[in-house]
Amino acid sequence: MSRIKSARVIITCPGRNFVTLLIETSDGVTGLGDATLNGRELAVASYLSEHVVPMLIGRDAHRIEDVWQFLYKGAYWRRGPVTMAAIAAVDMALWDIKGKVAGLPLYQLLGGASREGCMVYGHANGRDIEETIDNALHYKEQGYRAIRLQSGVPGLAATYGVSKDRYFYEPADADLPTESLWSTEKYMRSVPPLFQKARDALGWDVHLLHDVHHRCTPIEAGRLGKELEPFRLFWLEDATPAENQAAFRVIRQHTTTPLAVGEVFNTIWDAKQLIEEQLIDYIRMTVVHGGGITHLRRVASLADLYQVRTGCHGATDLSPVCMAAALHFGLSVPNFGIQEYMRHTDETDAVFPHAYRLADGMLHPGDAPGLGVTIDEALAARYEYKRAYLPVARLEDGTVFSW
Ligand SMILES: O=C(O)[C@@H](O)[C@@H](O)[C@H](O)[C@H](O)CO
Ligand SMILES: [Mg+2]
Repeated sequence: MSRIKSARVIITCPGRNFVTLLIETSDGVTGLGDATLNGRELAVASYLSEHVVPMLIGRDAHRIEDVWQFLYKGAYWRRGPVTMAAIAAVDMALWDIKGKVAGLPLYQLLGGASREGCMVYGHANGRDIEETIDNALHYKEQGYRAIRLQSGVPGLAATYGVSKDRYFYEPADADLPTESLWSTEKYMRSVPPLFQKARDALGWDVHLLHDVHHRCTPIEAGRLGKELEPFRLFWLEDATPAENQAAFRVIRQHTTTPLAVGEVFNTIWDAKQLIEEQLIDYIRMTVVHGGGITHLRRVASLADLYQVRTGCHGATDLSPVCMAAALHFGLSVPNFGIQEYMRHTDETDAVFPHAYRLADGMLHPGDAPGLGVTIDEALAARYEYKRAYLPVARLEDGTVFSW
């Protein structure tokens, strides 16, 4: 039997913060799990070191399902982003170990490849429509088959998704949250012209996506979806906050634009009604915030019954460890839809050398045993944790709003 000999948390900031769990077995096999929760990183780090690690020592490293159930049901306080990110990290690390022991890339243990690779979408952005389309053209030239478009809104100083750097987007940028002003009216006027011009410039052979970032009411989202129908979006993301899953019924009644939601969900319960009532087309939970590979497979199986496909979150705050896990998962599940891909900086890639690779607009996890990601601990130690918060949005009258 292979027992868990040690587990420890590694915190590093190669351009942005990452929390990683490293588990080692009595046979000397190591596994990695991503535990990064953007803006609240140290809460998960402490949950792991103080409360989870002591329970792991001595356990059979191969009993992944049992460990998952023990941590989930055994906590009594189920769900929540901190708990689920911690459980996910353990789960990922144990799958990594199982793959290494078997000598197989993880996707082989999950049933083998269901496709040649995972289609990704790139994040094109700019201060205005012209800049955004110019950026999107670069993605298209690089072979991307799908591009998400986010443009600055006339009359608003800042908005979600638009960065100073056109290829690297990093919203958690301040030691205390920056505050920005938001106007849904100005935003909604700006989106249809963006997609009209994008279709004119990019044609119809590339998938186009858009992220509303939880900023519309259901009826506003219904109208936006309807206005975007002529441009045949691949999806409209996070159209309204989804704590109330029934809110999506309103959007569905008004538009045939496909809907994606779930990057902030942490268990199957957050998505159950959305999936069962077929209120969405893509579920965006990813491995670190969705309870690990074990739990996310359950979500995908439920979704498959209702023709809902996966579209895992893949922003820069999901570490290369999570990206690798998401790719093994995506390559294997029958109902894969698309994978978000925001590139990490070179500093991050150097700390987390990885086997996944991009070709023809598709990512493949590679064939290294396990997840196919390692951590350069000496390099990681050179980058000290730096507190960084996501911004907070207010309406023009000062009311706190969804960011
Ligand atoms: O779809 C996305 O990529 C976003 O909504 C994220 O950039 C999100 O804002 C960050 O991951 C928050 O940590
Ligand atoms: Mg999003």
